[in-house]
Amino acid sequence: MRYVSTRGDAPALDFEQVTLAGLASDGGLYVPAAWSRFSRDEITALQGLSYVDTAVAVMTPFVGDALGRDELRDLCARAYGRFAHAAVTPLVQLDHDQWLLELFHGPTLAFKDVALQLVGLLFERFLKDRRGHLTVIGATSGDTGSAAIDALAGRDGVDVFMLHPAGRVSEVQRRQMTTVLAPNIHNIAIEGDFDDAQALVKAMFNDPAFSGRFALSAVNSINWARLMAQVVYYFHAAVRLGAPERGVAFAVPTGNFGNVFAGWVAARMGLPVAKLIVATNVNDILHRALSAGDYSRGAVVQTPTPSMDIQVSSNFERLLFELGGANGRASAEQMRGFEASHAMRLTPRQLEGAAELFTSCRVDGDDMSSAMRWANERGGEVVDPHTGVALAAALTAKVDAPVVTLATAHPAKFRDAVERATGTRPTLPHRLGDLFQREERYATLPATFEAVTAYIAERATAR
Ligand SMILES: Cc1ncc(COP(=O)(O)O)c(C=O)c1O
Ligand SMILES: N[C@@H](CCOP(=O)(O)O)C(=O)O
Repeated sequence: MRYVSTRGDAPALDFEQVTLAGLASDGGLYVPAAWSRFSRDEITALQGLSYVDTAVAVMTPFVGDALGRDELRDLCARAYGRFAHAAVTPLVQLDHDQWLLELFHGPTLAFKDVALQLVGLLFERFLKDRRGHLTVIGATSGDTGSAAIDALAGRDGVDVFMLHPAGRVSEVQRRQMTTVLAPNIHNIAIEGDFDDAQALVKAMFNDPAFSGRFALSAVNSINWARLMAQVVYYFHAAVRLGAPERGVAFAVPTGNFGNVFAGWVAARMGLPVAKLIVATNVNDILHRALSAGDYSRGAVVQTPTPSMDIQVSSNFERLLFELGGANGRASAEQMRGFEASHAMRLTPRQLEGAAELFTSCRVDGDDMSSAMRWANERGGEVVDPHTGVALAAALTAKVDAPVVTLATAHPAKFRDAVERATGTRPTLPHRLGDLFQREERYATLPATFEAVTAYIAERATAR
């Protein structure tokens, strides 16, 4: 399998290279040069498989010959063996046609573990052959950071520099990152918002002087391997609900567009996805883009769903590329225009193409809280606010299929917001019980390229 950049000017890479590279050298994102398609029989054959076996079947076409099937299976078994639920991603029925897909049973209590536990093992495996060293730089609004840190803490040959927006993540999220004191983990609170952090990460990749000194890699969903691992749970959930005989819709709490783009990939591979419901909070750039073609950046507003307080959704570029034609030029020009002016319009072809699968919904705090209470009244289900945003969208969507809401975080990660909305204060799982007693370590820096690169350069291992 070869991977090409959405901007068309970077070399095509294989799976190992694309996993280690993260972002393309022309500023674009890597996507498969061609999509594998599963036949109905192949989808039927997934029924009854364990999560690990489903993962192997779904990911094999993307991994190609970078790993043998047994080796891939072994890595998946190790990654998903760390989950606290035997089903890895259990489905819970809320109502006749409403389901929750619980993606938060991994070590750091958010859906990011599903991909990052595997990505950590892939880094280790690919670095072993090369005897190389990686400098991972990431931006987080709270969950990617803790998942990446858990997956990479103490691993040989990898340093992690994780940027989070100071004061804009929940206390549990911050402590999950900053109490990991392994020498290869470096937490940086930047004085800005998540978009500033993400822009700094991309600027570091795009700066030849900096990226030439260090072997940079990414753990955000700009890294293809992250998305690939997230495609698996769409298949696993849909076949449990009757695919391929019946279609299934998914409601996805959306920020960086990675999770829902993984759903698009599943559909592109042949899974009968009835609809992908993109649920945003009031930071609604994606809702405006999908409903009116207006992809223009506003100021980031702080909400009870901090992980979705994002106005620049990295993976939207992948969708524009796929909808805009095979030569990549449409999306490359659009993205460069957006980077310069912070605004762009979707072409009519992109808007119509997106509408075939996507619908979108902007959910405010009141609707989120009502949806959280609704779930609570259904068998006492306590959902986190991000899940509440998606559930609110699911409850109003007009689709003729079961709707699966992706439950992206454990409610205890956002216990103040959950308590405000539902009156119930969730408790942290036992293994995190002493989180508030642990020592924290992090640096606080201005959100400038100079300050952040100087800090990293002093601590990172040069090529
Ligand atoms: C709990 C939670 N829900 C939803 C999202 C949004 O997902 P995505 O950025 O893949 O759109 C995030 C952040 O990525 C998150 O941490
Ligand atoms: N909500 C995310 C933001 C980064 O998203 P990613 O999926 O691109 O890593 C977070 O929790 O950090």
